[in-house]
Amino acid sequence: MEDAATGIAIRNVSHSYGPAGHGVLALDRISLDIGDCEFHCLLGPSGCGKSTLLYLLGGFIPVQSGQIVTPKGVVTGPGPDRSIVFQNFALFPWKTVRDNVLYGLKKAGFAADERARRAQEYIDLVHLTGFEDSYPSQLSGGMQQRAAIARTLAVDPRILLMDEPFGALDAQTRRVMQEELRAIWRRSRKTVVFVTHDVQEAVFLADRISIMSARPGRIEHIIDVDLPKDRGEEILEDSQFIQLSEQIWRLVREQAIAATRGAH
Ligand SMILES: Nc1ncnc2c1ncn2[C@@H]1O[C@H](COP(=O)(O)OP(=O)(O)OP(=O)(O)O)[C@@H](O)[C@H]1O
Repeated sequence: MEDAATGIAIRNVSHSYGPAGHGVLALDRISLDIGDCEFHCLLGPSGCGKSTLLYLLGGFIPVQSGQIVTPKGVVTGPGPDRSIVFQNFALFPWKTVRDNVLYGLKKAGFAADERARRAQEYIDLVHLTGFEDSYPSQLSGGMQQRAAIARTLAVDPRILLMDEPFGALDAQTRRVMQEELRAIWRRSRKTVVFVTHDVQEAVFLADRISIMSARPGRIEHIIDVDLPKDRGEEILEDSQFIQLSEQIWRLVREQAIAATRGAH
């Protein structure tokens, strides 16, 4: 097997929780290649192992069988090349926006003068200019998530892992954040793996979408999202967007029905 990949190479990865031999099989021989700078969404029924796969990519839980390879080599644990954004923002409530971003930079080993410059650059990028000295509790949910994204992007990870990052936001804010994320991704050119339950969100954001089966999670379908690279709200009315969303919705629904029937 190779010891470096251009994007992310997931090779025959299985994962069980609980005691060996008696545990719950969460992922079953997942193989998937994600291209460099690709925006890849993972969709699938609840409990199919989307978060597990993301945590394995991040190195937050050890790979039990199979192999995950990135440009930095075989994943054996967390690394500065891979960062994660969670649904619940994960900001320090006692630190200001600036200090939250600076914390990430300090932890990643950036020099002091570089830290201040980068913190401001990424606060500006997510449109939080003017809120540098605000505490998370003084910000709306969307602003908190933008601060969390700034903290994650500032350390310039090559791979950005996102676990339903907009799941806690209201529909309107969520829509704005999707547009902003896609625009930021277009500028910053990173490989993104994004977990969501929301078919429209996946089609709006992704270059490709993996649809997973009910547990134990397998990759059932990989769909190319052949839509313009620059996407704004108008794309929601595009017939190709609507058709693709419906097609994917049907495929996800099949898996969700299989999950409720315990067919796997
Ligand atoms: N720490 C754990 N111990 C035991 N079982 C776990 C643990 N974490 C997850 N599981 C089980 O593994 C399976 C996959 O969980 P995971 O959270 O990865 O799924 P998911 O697709 O992200 O779910 P959801 O869409 O509901 O967030 C689930 O059946 C879950 O109950």
